[in-house]
Amino acid sequence: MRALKFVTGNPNKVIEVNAILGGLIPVEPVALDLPEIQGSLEEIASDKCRRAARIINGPVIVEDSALEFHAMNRLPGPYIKYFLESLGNDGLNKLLHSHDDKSADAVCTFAFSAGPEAEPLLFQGRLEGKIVPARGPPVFGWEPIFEHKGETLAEMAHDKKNKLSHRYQALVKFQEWLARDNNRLLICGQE
Ligand SMILES: O=c1[nH]c(=O)c2ncn([C@@H]3O[C@H](COP(=O)(O)OP(=O)(O)OP(=O)(O)O)[C@@H](O)[C@H]3O)c2[nH]1
Ligand SMILES: [Mg+2]
Repeated sequence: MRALKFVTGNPNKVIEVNAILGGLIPVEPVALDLPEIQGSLEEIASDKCRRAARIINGPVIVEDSALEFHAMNRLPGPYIKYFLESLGNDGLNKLLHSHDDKSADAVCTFAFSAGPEAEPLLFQGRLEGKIVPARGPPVFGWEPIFEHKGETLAEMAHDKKNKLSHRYQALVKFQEWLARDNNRLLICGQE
């Protein structure tokens, strides 16, 4: 079976995508940190996917993750990477000090393109939570400060995160699409 290329500069995403898809389709990471435009979650993921499809010249997936603070009109949103790099998890907490509403959504937008001429298809997942002082090992991004039902994602067992996360919910939709109309066969060929 042909592997589906996943263009990302983030090795943690590759680990989770493989764990969630569980071998349903083989995924081959391509380690490239693509430029990202400013815009909506959908515009950013679509543009990143078009760039990836031109480079790969064939079927490809990319993913863009956002962290939306409700009290801040959903910012930092898709710009969370730069906020995290500049402010750290402590600084992200401080952004909400003067707000009572600490609620936040983690959003994952996968984009699939069949090739350079094809328009990307989007699959989005969303996890509700709230921003709290950091708890748990700081392995992946903002996980220590994103609490979902009493546990931060950093405290949560990987198996559990991978069955409820924003990334999981997006990939459920992608798997549903793969199962329709022989799409998986078209992308990956015969077993
Ligand atoms: O704690 C986390 N749990 C997650 O589940 C998660 N998913 C993404 N992120 C972080 O959020 C930013 C997204 O930016 P992003 O989507 O542009 O990713 P990226 O630039 O690292 O890779 P890519 O764009 O090459 O795929 C980056 O700082 C990622 O590290 C996460 N942090
Ligand atoms: Mg990125």
